[in-house]
Amino acid sequence: ESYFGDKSSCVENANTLDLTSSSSVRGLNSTCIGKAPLSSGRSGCRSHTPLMGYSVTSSSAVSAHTVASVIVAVVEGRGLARGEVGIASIDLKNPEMILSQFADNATYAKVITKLKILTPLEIIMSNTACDAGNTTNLFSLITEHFKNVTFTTVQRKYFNETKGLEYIEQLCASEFSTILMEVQSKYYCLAAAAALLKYVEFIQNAVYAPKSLKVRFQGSEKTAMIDSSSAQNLELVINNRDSRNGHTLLGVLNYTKTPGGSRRLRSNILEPLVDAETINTRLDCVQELLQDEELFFGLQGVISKFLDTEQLLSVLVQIPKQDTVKTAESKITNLIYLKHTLELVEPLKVSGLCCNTQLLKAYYNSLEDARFGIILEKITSVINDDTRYTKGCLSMRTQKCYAVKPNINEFLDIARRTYTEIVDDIAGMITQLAEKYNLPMKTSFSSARGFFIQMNADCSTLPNGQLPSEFTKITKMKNTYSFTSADLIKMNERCQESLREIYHMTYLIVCKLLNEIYEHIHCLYKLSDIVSMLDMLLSFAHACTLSDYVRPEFTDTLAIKQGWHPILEKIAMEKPVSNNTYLTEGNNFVMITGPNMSGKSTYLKQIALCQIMAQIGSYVPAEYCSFRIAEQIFTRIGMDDDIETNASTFMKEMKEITYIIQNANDKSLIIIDELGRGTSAEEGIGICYAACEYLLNLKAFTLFATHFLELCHIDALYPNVENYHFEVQHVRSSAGNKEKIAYTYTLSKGYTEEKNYGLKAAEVSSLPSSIILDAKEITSHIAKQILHRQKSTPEMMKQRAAYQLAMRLVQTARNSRLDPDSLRVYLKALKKKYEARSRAVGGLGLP
Ligand SMILES: Nc1ncnc2c1ncn2[C@@H]1O[C@H](COP(=O)(O)OP(=O)(O)OP(=O)(O)O)[C@@H](O)[C@H]1O
Repeated sequence: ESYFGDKSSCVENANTLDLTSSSSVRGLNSTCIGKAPLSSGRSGCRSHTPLMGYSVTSSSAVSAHTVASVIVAVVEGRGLARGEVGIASIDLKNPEMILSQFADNATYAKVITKLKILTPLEIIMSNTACDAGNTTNLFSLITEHFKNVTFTTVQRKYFNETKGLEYIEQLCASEFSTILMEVQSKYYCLAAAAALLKYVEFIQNAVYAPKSLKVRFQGSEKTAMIDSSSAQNLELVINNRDSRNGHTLLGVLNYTKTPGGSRRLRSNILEPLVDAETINTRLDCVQELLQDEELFFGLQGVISKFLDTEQLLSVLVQIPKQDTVKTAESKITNLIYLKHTLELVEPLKVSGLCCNTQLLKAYYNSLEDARFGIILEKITSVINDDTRYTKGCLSMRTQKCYAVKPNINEFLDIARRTYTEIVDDIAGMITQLAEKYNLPMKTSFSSARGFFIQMNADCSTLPNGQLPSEFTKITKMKNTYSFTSADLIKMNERCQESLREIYHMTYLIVCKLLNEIYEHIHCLYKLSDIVSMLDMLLSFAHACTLSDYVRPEFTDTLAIKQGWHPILEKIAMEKPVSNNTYLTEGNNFVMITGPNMSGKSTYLKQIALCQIMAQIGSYVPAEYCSFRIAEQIFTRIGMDDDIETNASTFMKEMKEITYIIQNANDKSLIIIDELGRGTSAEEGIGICYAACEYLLNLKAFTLFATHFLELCHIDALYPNVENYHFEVQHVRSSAGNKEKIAYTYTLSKGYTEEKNYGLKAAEVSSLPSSIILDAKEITSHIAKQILHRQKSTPEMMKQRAAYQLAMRLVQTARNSRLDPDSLRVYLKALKKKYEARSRAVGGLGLP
């Protein structure tokens, strides 16, 4: 039985579907269409519509108006990736699979919203989401929100990302195949896709034909989309050279104190906001934190005491099916964590009391929720006031042992007395042993060994250089001996025995208490949300205090005055050379040239990073900055061949640019660095030119760095192009015979005048001088040939001038807010100017 009509049956009877077992194959054929498969009369059971277009004939989940036929697979990351959710959905009546993946918070608002939009007929999740009665938060929330939707669990092994990628490769129609690039490192949506397709295959008893499926990726709503290769190019959360070092945007901004805060920061960096109002409320808050030191340190002090609230929540709502000592112990620990967390609510309120900004005020009001007090009161009626979370396993063990107040259960009190006596006996025994052998023995404890003896001593001080024979399990680290004795092992066992009794009795009391608390527990979702958000905002403020960041503004213009690369600053430990950026609707394409190593890539990445920082509510490394909200951020940055996907440099470039062209819109920020590298120069220029012309027709802000200087002339045809270049200086070496390039990393208007800078860069490298000499000769020969071929005819130049004028006039007229008379004067002046220019190239009569 694998179909569950409602949440309760789902949790209690979760029986995982094995998609391979022949006994459970219930694929529909013409005879069973219309019957609810294995229905046991519960609500929510329904029949599937097979691919071939049969209609749904019975379903209580389906309203009369909208016939639901969407199957959705949902999977969540585990461990550090908790909160990262992958969704794959497919409409049985439409061969289109939609994938999404995003990070969500404890309320899983995005997942719920997304599922609501999808209106599923059935939701598939992994059996581990409700294993042995331990339901995950996500599972509980989904079942709660979608009571009429059928739930099915399938074995976790079907949520296999490698299979998911294979499926998409096989099934996705070629015109949508750029999806592969977008999702290839989005493991959770791939895993969901694998389970979904396998499941659909199973219930439909049919497979999709190869290359027949439309596959789309959809980010979560209200956030800017950054595809996975852009996130990688920009080193947002992972450094490309060493995944463990913190030279990433996350590393620059992460001064969070809680795991929830750090997760939130990570998810925000990957999915920045697009709503200027929300961003500004965050910025107001960061500003207040920066201006009010007391508020900053007060809040930071309290926030840093919080544990992983989301984790706490998820274990609290799990009801273990079996009562073992381990489950008992962990429930008691969690209750202590809960008490610790709730006790921080009041200090959090007090430290934020003097706040002025809207967001902090709203948080303060949320903390006024009476439920926090109710839960704490209930807890303190049973749990000792001084029971608290402490570091160190022995002290935490003591806290758990004495958590419940005395006189609640007299057997518990007796067991605890016994425990105390044993612990005292152990200490006494070790003191006696120390006196007997005249050695500096101390009582120690570890969760693995229990109580044992530790001693700092040089082996020369020991009789015969050895420990007495009654000691066993001896280990030595430098001068520290750890050992035990047969008596001590026995006492440890007795200690454990009495502890088990204590935990068991405490557990029963704790369970009763938790049952009374459950109805109020949802206020903790709010608390975990507040804590993680405050932690992130404090982290932004902290980052600002370490460098001179500035508050961004949001307008129609991308204007950065003296901005710099935040990660480079962290790596170099000094401020990099800063530069300006200016893009507007009428000037939305910047072409950047400059010799190798002059700073082009760094500059391009810096702009994208600043944009992301601004859109998550952080201050930005600049003197002044204004951004136009970007709905998508695309980057194509030259990197080495992708060995993993076996793609050549050229094919990878082509896929990336296709992806940008297919998905960019007027609100995109597009960063392209060295397109067309992977083929011959002529073809490279051709491809770049065509791609530029396409992008020039969008209102997207594009920054395009290239070594093809021929492309710079595109500004003659498109008035919205502006050329910039990185300046370098030529300095003579002290010997005076060799010229060297000195990089200024300074951006200036116009295109670079530098010639053959590749050769100059090669000279600095260790390439043998004979090869460089040859290369110089060949280059000059080819250059002469090209010049000869490329010389523009007067006719071509005339045409270009005319076209240029026409474009400028149209653009001016379109953008102008001048009154008609002034406009006429302006256009006349413009015409005169261009006629003069066109005469200079041979004279051309203009209309
Ligand atoms: N603004 C800056 N301030 C200080 N150092 C910089 C700056 N920009 C770049 N650099 C340094 O110069 C190095 C080369 O920069 P970058 O890779 O951006 O050059 P490039 O012009 O893209 O080179 P290529 O054309 O060869 O790809 C960087 O690794 C960095 O160390």
